[in-house]
Amino acid sequence: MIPIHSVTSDEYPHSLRGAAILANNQIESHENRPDKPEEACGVFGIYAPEQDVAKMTYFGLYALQHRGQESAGIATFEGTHVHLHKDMGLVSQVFNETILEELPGELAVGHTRYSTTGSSRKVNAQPAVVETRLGLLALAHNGNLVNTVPLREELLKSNFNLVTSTDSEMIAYAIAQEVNTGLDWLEGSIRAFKRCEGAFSLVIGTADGVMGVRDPNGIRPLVIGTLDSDPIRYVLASETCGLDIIGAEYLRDVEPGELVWITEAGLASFHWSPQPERKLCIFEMIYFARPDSLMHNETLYSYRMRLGRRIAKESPVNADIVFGVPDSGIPAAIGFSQASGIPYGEGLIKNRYVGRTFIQPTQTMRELGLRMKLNPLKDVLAGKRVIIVDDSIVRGTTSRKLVKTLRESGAEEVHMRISSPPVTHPCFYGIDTDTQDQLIAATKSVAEIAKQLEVDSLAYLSWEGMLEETREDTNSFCSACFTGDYPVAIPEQVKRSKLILEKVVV
Ligand SMILES: O=P(O)(O)OC[C@H]1O[C@H](OP(=O)(O)OP(=O)(O)O)[C@H](O)[C@@H]1O
Ligand SMILES: NC(=O)CC[C@H](N)C(=O)O
Ligand code: SF4
Ligand SMILES: [Mg+2]
Repeated sequence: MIPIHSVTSDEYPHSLRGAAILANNQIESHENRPDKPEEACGVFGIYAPEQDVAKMTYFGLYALQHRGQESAGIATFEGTHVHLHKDMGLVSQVFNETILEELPGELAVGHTRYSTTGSSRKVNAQPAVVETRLGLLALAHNGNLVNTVPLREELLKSNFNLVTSTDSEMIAYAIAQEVNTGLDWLEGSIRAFKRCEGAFSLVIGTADGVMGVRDPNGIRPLVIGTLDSDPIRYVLASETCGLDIIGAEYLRDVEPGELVWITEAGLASFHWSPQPERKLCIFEMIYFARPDSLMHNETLYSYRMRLGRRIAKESPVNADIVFGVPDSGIPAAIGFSQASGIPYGEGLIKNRYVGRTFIQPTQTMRELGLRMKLNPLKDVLAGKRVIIVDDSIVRGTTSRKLVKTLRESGAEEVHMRISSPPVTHPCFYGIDTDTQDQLIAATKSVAEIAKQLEVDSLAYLSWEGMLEETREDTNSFCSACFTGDYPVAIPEQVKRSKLILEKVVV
């Protein structure tokens, strides 16, 4: 038995996420789902024996907090010994000085998680730690697999103890299954990744080194950074903001279908997928990732400003002031103002102590949450024709409440501009935008939505505009939640958990 020391007393987590398949192969119900696009998870990894790897990981996770606020965890490897601490809550609530001091090691793996099913339990926190022939591995996953049913069956054949399990844990067990046949870490892991379908950006710790992996479509991001050290040490993070916070320099992205293996010898790269095809989640660029993170060598702030400029040209309107819905609508609102010449102002003040996903699942809590989060500047709004810009409308709760608030504050006209197209389809790849029946644009036309929101005008950015403004190959993105064109096929059983299979108005 290889020693594992857990600061918490949890055994390895067990539960399925997203399009979750329970032990009896039933799709897990999604009650208690918040009405927001929930953030994907954040992953972090570091190999740096000379550094306090637990503290570095703590800071990395701190910067990635916007990607998951349900639970957080860090696993460090001290030789073959694993130290693990994970719990429910924000990174700052889960860790303190004392706990971090109890996590020594040469390398570390960290995770921040937002659950996508009803169960929100400590045992589901990551990293997932699994024992193999070669020792323990600790796995942190961002994304969702879509082939959990067959994968689970294959794993059960090897007598793995899958009572209930996250898809993330299934990847860890698949690696164990392959390694246990006599393969080494790399061969075994690659064999396991080839059995996984869907979205997976992974950071995996072993006693020998840290792996960074992306699925063949690179749906979720993962970047590599270097520390200013001799020898050069490498860091992995979901976004570049996770590198900035520890002073690491952005080197490059882990490529779709690539595995990087970071050890004492440095960084080695393996392209394990025969047919990688880049399909980065466009929603990461529009909303999920932090605006100060780099994608395609520019900040997302710049991209989002361009989206605002584009919609100002596509759907102009006269008004006295333009402002964004804090936080994510602000860069596009600035872009809108620049392109239209309409002054940019602030019409809403955000309580900075209320997080992104503070808003709760019940309607009462949602409304309270919104009131706590955003407060109107009445004297700025009174008698004005206002343009309000947001990055997206998902269920429409934010917009509905805001328009009402703006009218009550004396706004004379309210025009809404959205810097992405209507969200008509659910996501199966690790961002829980909701079931299709809850998506306002899945069942209503833009005119009907405008009427329901009680705005004087409403316009969404065109799909072409959203993609062209990336200044990248427009085929290199997943935009399935706007089109229903899923880059990785969704099995029928999983589809039924979220899609209205009858015709919907789009
Ligand atoms: O139509 P809805 O279902 O209301 O969802 C859309 C809203 O949710 C997100 O904001 P959120 O408050 O989560 O985060 P932010 O502070 O980063 O904008 C997004 O930016 C929209 O404002
Ligand atoms: N949103 C995510 O990336 C989720 C990761 C993983 N599928 C889990 O539920 O734990
Ligand atoms: S369906 Fe939408 S949210 Fe999901 S990966 Fe594709 S673009 Fe992103
Ligand atoms: Mg918002």
